[in-house]
Amino acid sequence: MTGDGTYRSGFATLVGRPNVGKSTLLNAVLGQKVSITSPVAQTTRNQVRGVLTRPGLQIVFVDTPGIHKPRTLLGARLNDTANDALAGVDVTVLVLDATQPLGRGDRFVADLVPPSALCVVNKVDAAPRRVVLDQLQAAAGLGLEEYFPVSARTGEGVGALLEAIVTRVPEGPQLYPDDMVTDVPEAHWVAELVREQLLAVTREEVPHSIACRVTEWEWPRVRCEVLVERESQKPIVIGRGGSVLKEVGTRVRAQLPPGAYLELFVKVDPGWQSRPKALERLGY
Ligand SMILES: Nc1nc2c(ncn2[C@@H]2O[C@H](COP(=O)(O)OP(=O)(O)OP(=O)(O)O)[C@@H](O)[C@H]2O)c(=O)[nH]1
Repeated sequence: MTGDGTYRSGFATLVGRPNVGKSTLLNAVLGQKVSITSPVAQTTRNQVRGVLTRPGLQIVFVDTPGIHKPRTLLGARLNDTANDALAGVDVTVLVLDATQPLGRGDRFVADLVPPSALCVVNKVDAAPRRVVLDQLQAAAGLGLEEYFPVSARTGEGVGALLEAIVTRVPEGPQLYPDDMVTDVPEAHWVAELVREQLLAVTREEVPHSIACRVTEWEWPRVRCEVLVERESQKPIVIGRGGSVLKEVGTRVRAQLPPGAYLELFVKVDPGWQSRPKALERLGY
């Protein structure tokens, strides 16, 4: 709980043209390294990229497809997609690159973000101070709410940015368990694979209400939990002598890069279904 006893939670997103350093910045904000190991099927509208949990506060960082790739769609349709992707996001952070002049790609993305967005001028370690100042000044012309010179690489300015994000998170319930550390889109992909194979191996015996989540990702070791609602569902998921889990593990590993070590655990968690309610508005 925060000082006044309320819990706060919300969604934040980093947007910007390719290569400005969004992934690096997200790693810096979350304070942990993301290992990119395999391509991800973007199946959800807003992909969770990371969850930051602090006492009394949770920020879910989501990716917003449709915002970063100006070249594939045109006009109103793109704006619809982008607006859709940003709906329900509490904090939008526009990321610019200090080493590149503000260009068409940046303006394109800037036009899509709400005026309440925060603006980051990233890579300040790689640009002379004068250039950084020019860039901040050019960025000020975008009419956004606050501006932050940041180096995602060295960590400079990341704390100030994070605090600004934190103050914008509204009151809300905890959305993920404390131990959900995943900040890897791949983790969601793996969890989805596990769920898919569980349904395949048990041949629909398992109710679709089952959930899978990756709780540890230290590549090549991945720990994935299978959440069931009732104790009676556990044996179905585990199988005789662990046969179901074993088969699921084999099938999932076959789809992962070589060397993956997958640990599967089954847990009874009657409450899990009520928690993601707040996620529904983001299309899960
Ligand atoms: N010098 C410096 N380089 C940075 C910084 N942040 C990111 N980079 C570099 O910029 C390049 C792009 O970084 P990413 O984090 O992959 O950028 P991105 O915006 O996520 O890129 P896309 O995934 O293509 O949209 C990488 O080579 C990073 O190492 C920074 O603060 N300083």
